[in-house]
Amino acid sequence: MIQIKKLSKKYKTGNIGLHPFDFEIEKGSIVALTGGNGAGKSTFIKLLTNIIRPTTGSIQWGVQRFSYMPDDMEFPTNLTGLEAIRLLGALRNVEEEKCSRILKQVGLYDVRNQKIETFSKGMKQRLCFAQALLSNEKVLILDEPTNGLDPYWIKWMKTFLLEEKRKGKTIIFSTHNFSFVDDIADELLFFYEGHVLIQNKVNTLKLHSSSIENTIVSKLEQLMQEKQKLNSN
Ligand SMILES: Nc1ncnc2c1ncn2[C@@H]1O[C@H](COP(=O)(O)OP(=O)(O)OP(=O)(O)O)[C@@H](O)[C@H]1O
Repeated sequence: MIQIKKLSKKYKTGNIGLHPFDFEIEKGSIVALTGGNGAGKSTFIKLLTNIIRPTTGSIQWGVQRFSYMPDDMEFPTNLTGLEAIRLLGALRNVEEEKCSRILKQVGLYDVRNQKIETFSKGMKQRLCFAQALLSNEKVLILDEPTNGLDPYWIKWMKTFLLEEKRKGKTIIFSTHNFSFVDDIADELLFFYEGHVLIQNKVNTLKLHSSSIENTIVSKLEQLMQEKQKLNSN
């Protein structure tokens, strides 16, 4: 279990990334982080992955290590897909055979000798997912993993992540893709201007609405109307 207590982040610029909140992530669950642009999802992921330090609060890990897929990974573009994965694999003591197996899983083995600069956005995204799979940790943290993926690879990723959950992994991901949340997440956090406004089981949310997307969109509409009212007063 990962316990989050009074966690908040105020950036040096004065921007609030996150207001204090508490949360418990159950071992073996899939947690979806949702919310509009600038809502606080990446801030939360950067706090979880220790890229930035919290202003208040703490994250207590039952386990120490995680695999991480950032949303803005820059690969050296003059390397081929295979060279990049082998290089990252070598840094993590991963055998070359496993690097090739992972490239096969993400559908990049046939283009392994192509330079990354020739890769499409979806291919780069799958390469980024591949590097996260190199270190087979019990917690998988993914920042917008479906960005740029076509429907085939989105479906593939759903199946893959459900299989990882079945093996006992805990998965935390941010997304703007609600079918992804609907189909695989157990728990949902909804961020708005740095506040966590919804923190609930996906099945419970589904009882009250036809879809998760409808729940979130009506919440956002309500918030926008309240904001407009405040601004006009
Ligand atoms: N390095 C930074 N310095 C200052 N403010 C920041 C920094 N990073 C994020 N913020 C601010 O923190 C708030 C939350 O941003 P964050 O990147 O966490 O949002 P997000 O939910 O991931 O958005 P998106 O869906 O657009 O990726 C925003 O107001 C943003 O401007």
